[in-house]
Amino acid sequence: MAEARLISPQRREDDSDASLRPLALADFTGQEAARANLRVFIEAAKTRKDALDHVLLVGPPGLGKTTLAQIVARELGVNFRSTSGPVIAKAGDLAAQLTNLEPRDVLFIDEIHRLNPAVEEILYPAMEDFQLDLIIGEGPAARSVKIDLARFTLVGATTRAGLLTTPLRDRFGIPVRLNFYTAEELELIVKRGARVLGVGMSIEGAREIARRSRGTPRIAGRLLRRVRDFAVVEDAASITRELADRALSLLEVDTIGLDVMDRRYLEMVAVNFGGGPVGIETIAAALSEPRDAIEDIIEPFLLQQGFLQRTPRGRLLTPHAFRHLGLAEPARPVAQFGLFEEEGD
Ligand SMILES: Nc1ncnc2c1ncn2[C@@H]1O[C@H](COP(=O)(O)OP(=O)(O)OP(=O)(O)O)[C@@H](O)[C@H]1O
Ligand SMILES: [Mg+2]
Repeated sequence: MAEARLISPQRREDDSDASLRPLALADFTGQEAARANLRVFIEAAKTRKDALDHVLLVGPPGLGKTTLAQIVARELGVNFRSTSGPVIAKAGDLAAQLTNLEPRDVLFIDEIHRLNPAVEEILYPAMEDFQLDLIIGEGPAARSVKIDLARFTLVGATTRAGLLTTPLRDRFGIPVRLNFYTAEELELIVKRGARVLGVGMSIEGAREIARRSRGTPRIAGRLLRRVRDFAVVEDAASITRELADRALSLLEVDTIGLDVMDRRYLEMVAVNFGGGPVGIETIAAALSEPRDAIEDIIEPFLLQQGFLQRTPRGRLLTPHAFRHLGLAEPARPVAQFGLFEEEGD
């Protein structure tokens, strides 16, 4: 599904994330708390001439986890090695990566919640004592060998910290949570992107694109490229609000950045389930989408925007959601709202 969504926060083939990617902490817009923290810890590690403590980056797709991991390595002045949870099939694959690291290098493991348990086992002593415990051979002849590793920094990224095992999560000294960006921050990102792409951009044009980017820099970059294509075809000197609006409406991005999938979700809960509460499994079945994708990609933004609440009895649409959909709200007891944060299923 998400592959086809123009506004999906997930990476797509034609994204060329690299060209718009900031390279230094100073060019990374937003995420003040995360940046301030990282700056201090990076400085301290450099002063001590020691490896930075392990960093766990948590947040929805497209908010800058990979970008920040690369920036950390660059600011530390060390090598950046990168892999991802599902790619590391055997303990030996990870062992090979680890033994190749030089002192203070950054090893980035994307989607770290998808590591296979046998691989995760060998990560524990590697993170804690910079040692590999390998079992060589089988049966009575099996013996364990210890291999010393360089003191390195593991940077893990995940869309959902809740899917990490506790022992793994506990081994990260620097947990960093990324939040959706404000419209002002996205506006700065769009302006910077326009400069990088060499396209004229009015303040109102940047604001319009920012407002419709679903709080997500990756989407801002993607919308910017599409709007630029319109500007090129129309031979416009600069992207005005009117041009941005016209381009984005054709792309079925609504005025607050919701896309087709978001609206399908909201309309389904509103119409088929009277606004809820309805369990996540039921929603997943009704949309024919995997539960994970709904929880990782669609819901975080709807929750953050106040369209949705999670209650012990399931997902519940707020009056705000009904207003945005232009639907009448069913009569419901007010007490359903705001009592609990999480649902049980
Ligand atoms: N703070 C920022 N300022 C400017 N551009 C940003 C910022 N954060 C992210 N971007 C841009 O957004 C795009 C996506 O960022 P990135 O690949 O780092 O996201 P991610 O969190 O790793 O996503 P995923 O979970 O899908 O791996 C990149 O093109 C990057 O340049
Ligand atoms: Mg990434």
